[in-house]
Amino acid sequence: MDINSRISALKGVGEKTEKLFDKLHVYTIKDLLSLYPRSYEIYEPPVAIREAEEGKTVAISGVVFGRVQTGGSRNMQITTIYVKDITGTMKVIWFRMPFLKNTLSKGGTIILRGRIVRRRDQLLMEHPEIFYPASNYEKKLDTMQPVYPLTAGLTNNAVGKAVKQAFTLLDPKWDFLPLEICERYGLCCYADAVQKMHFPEEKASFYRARKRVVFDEFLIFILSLRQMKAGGERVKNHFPLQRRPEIDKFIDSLPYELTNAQKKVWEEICTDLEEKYVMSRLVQGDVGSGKTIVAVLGLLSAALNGYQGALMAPTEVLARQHYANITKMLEEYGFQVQTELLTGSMGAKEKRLAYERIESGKVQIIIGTHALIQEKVSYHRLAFVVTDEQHRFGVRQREALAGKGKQPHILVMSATPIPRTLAIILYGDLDISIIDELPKNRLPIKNCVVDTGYRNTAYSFMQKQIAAGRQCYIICPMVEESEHLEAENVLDYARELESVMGKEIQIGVLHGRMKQAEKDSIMEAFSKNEIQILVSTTVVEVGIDVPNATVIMIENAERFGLAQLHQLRGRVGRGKAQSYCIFMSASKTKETRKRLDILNHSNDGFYIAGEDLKLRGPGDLFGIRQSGIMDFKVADVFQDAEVLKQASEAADWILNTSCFYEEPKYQELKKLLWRYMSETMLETTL
Ligand SMILES: Nc1ncnc2c1ncn2[C@@H]1O[C@H](COP(=O)(O)OP(=O)(O)OP(=O)(O)O)[C@@H](O)[C@H]1O
Repeated sequence: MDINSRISALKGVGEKTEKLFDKLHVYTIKDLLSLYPRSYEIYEPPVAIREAEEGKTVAISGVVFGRVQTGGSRNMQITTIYVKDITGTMKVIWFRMPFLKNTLSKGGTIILRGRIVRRRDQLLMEHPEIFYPASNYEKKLDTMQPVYPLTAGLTNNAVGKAVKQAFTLLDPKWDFLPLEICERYGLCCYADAVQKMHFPEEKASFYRARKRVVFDEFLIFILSLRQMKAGGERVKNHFPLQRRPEIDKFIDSLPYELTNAQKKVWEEICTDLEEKYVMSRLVQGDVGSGKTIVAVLGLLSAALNGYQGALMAPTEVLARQHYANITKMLEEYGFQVQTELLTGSMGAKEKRLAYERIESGKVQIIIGTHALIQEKVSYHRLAFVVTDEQHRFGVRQREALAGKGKQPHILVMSATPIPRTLAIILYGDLDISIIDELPKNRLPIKNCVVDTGYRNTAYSFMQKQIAAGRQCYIICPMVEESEHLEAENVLDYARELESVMGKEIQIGVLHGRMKQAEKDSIMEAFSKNEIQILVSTTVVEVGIDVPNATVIMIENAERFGLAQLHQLRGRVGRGKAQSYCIFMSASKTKETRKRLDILNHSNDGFYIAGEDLKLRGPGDLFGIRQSGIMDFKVADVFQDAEVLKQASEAADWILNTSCFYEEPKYQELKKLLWRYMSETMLETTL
């Protein structure tokens, strides 16, 4: 048995557990070793009850005061106690654990560790871990316990045990980075990093381990980008697309004038398309800056030159929106260009017909989701490819779509505000264009941060906006009620809202669990103003464009990341009318206030990303990735910007100062790199 053996080689991992690990994409012992914790439980000394802050997970030490109460319904028994120390009393509840009554009734000091939440304006501790006698807590004090990503049936304990077994197979001397690189960048060795990522002794050792893992992730990614660039050299432009006078006329006919930034970016694209080499370009622009029209011009250019263009959107809702808007726009202008939609939820027959039209070249502009890169699709003459919101797709999918044609031109759209220096490293294979200006007719969105007491005022405000012909979004974090989370849910919310708003106002509901056809009809009705208020989860987060919507109210705003709130807010302020964003939050914690304040005072994505980073600081690095860009497992592009720069420098150093292909010291690194590349490139051959 070694680290390449199947996970079932470990003691205690039978067929059933192996299947559960499969679900987490853990097949070998090596995979298990890189199943890093999602976060860590840090067992800090108990705090005084008076100091226990909302939203934090803390330990408190005290005695049970009064009787242990059990109540609730049969399905949902609730055990309640009050714990007292010299500073105050805290209500504590557990769900479905009536058997706790015995332990809790014994008397003496008890330590409880759990999350402090606010319910009906009262702070309480929910579902804590119990340490009785209190001396049991000492064993855990100041340790960091891993919290693994799990699947139903697999416990945190089971994963931890398996990981500990796997450690015994780890050769402490094996490393794929030569010592000189570790020394140069202050990195610990591989085996140490793996062990401390799973079971850090204290914060400092965790930081060291994490830095190494982040460095590795970036290094391999950057090396693979450089290899792709070097291996492919610059690809010849098989589809030189001429500038067509019809496109200039089309631009002149648009209901608005392109901004200077849009004109500049379009000019850069036109120049690329005529060049000797194929285009690979990233267009970066804040929410609502008008990236779509630039993509449409590119698709049109391919079609008018006798080729095909394809646009791949990250969600079905968005693909359908783009399809409807683009088709309408082209028809209204009178272009003889045929469009096609291709998404996963289409029926087999519908798909087959679409495939035929795509293959025969009857359609020139194809819009869809991942379905565009399915095996069965063959294109007639695919010359231009747009992928929307790059961070939703890895390099792999982008390449897969590109692989469908004879190296078509590629345009990647992104609303993620990455500073240019980092973008150059991360999108090393792409040239970068930036739309750094919003359309002139826009009024800045007016923001406010309010508590739930303001809700009725907000509703009246919405009614006034609707009376003036406008529409509104209300965003809730959840689809339906959950016993563990007190947060607004779309279904109950919409029901209650109906009684407040009256029959005149149509309310629609949108969430990820709905069937595609239902989602489509709701989105269509909203875009036609047949629905005035859309109560939705974050499914509307990216790209949805209904310029007539002028109000967005985000319930439980504290539950969302700043970048996500900024994207959500971007659903309004897309037309001429004044728009408003209401951040609703019952949370009174200082952190929430500070975070929401950043959004309250700025509508600028770059500024928000920067401030967010300052606020978070190193304390937030416990395995939680904030930005989710580009599918790194542990690394976070924003937080780990410095390590990213170091890895980029190291990649240059490795490739330039030595003979990477021949030197034995890079043997292991090369193996890893080829494996990574073959995995990420797998779909290219589809
Ligand atoms: N120059 C312009 N002047 C006025 N309106 C414009 C201009 N360019 C685009 N628009 C309009 O602005 C709205 C937002 O544009 P678009 O959907 O392209 O934004 P985006 O950059 O893709 O944003 P997101 O990242 O949110 O998807 C659309 O309704 C579009 O028609």
